[in-house]
Amino acid sequence: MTHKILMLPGDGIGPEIMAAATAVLEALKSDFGLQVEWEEAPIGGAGYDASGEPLPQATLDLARAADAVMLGAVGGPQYDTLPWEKRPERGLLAIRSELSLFANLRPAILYPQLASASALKPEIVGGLDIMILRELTGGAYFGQPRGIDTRADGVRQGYNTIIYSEPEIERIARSGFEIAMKRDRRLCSVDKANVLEVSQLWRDVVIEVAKEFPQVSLSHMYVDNAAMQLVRQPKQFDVIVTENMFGDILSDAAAMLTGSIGMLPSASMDASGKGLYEPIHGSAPDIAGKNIANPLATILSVAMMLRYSLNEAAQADRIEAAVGRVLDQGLRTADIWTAGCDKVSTSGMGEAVVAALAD
Ligand SMILES: NC(=O)c1ccc[n+]([C@@H]2O[C@H](COP(=O)([O-])OP(=O)(O)OC[C@H]3O[C@@H](n4cnc5c(N)ncnc54)[C@H](O)[C@@H]3O)[C@@H](O)[C@H]2O)c1
Ligand SMILES: CC(C)[C@H](C(=O)O)[C@@H](O)C(=O)O
Ligand SMILES: [Mg+2]
Repeated sequence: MTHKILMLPGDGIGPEIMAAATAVLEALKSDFGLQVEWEEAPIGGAGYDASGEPLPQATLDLARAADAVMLGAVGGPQYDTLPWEKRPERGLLAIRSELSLFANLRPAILYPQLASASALKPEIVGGLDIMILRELTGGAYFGQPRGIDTRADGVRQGYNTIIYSEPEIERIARSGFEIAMKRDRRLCSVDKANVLEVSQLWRDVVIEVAKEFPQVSLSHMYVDNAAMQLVRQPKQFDVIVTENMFGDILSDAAAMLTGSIGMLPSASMDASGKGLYEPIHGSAPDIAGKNIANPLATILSVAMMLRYSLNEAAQADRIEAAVGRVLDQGLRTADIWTAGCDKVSTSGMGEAVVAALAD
């Protein structure tokens, strides 16, 4: 069966990193027997430019029809003054919500070759392999009411609502335990239950779900401590499960343990295993158009797509091994470059991974 993929390059560095990822898919198709076809559609600022909407209806229809979706990144300063509903980021949130992609897997793995690029000392971070599981379709990102209005006394106020229902917490908690069962069987649920009622409910529900998984050792941590522990002793974690906004913030912090935010892929999954795959970073307007962005997070997201949605584990292994080989060769984009290595461009890194597929 031929896999149908929808490619959404988006904005800023999105098209550059997606070109590198597409080159890898092309090579798997032409040289390694992967049966795959893809088409491209606009989202984010590109969607707005093309159709006046950050998530054009045609893009959503194609996403629903595809077996999996790959996304580059959305956003950019030229769109920051648009009305709220037209902003690029709304397009990304809308596709996550429309496709019910509630489980966002963000693995933070330190490649041994990048030990000197990590923000932490090798003796603390060496061998790091943690999974941050971020709830992706609830919390403050989607809660109502939200808005900016003017009080009776003329003062403007802004507000958002963090809201989680029991079933929403239950399903992400269950995913967390299931993932932990396939790993080191340690799950840390991160919340702010000392301050937020929604977090107390989160904790209560996670404790309930834990009864189904007696082999998993469950711990709880407040998010402020978790941020500190991530940079103090990150290997104490195996799987972290947390709500939408905490997961957003903790995963960017975890990225620096691996050398760069340009190294972290992600999978956003629905209940049936369908997914949208994207690097965790944004559109990086400061380096867009320069051919210097790191495409490895996007290329590793292709590997996650092959493994999780397309049942092509051997092809995923092939990509991950190729990434290891280019790092062995000393090739580095600017963000992970250290003395003694060879600096390569975005497209140069993509070509190197393609060449290394064959090894
Ligand atoms: N999933 C997404 O599409 C996504 C995620 C985060 C931010 N954004 C959007 O992106 C825009 C910029 O946001 P930001 O600056 O806060 O975050 P960002 O992740 O785009 O960039 C943060 C920093 O990391 C660097 N960086 C990011 N990706 C890189 C890569 N692949 N290689 C090398 N360096 C990289 C950037 O140059 C920048 O210095 C905003 O419009 C924001 O809303 C989108
Ligand atoms: C762009 C933004 C909506 C998005 C988020 O906050 O989820 C991004 O930061 C991410 O991590 O994918
Ligand atoms: Mg983010």
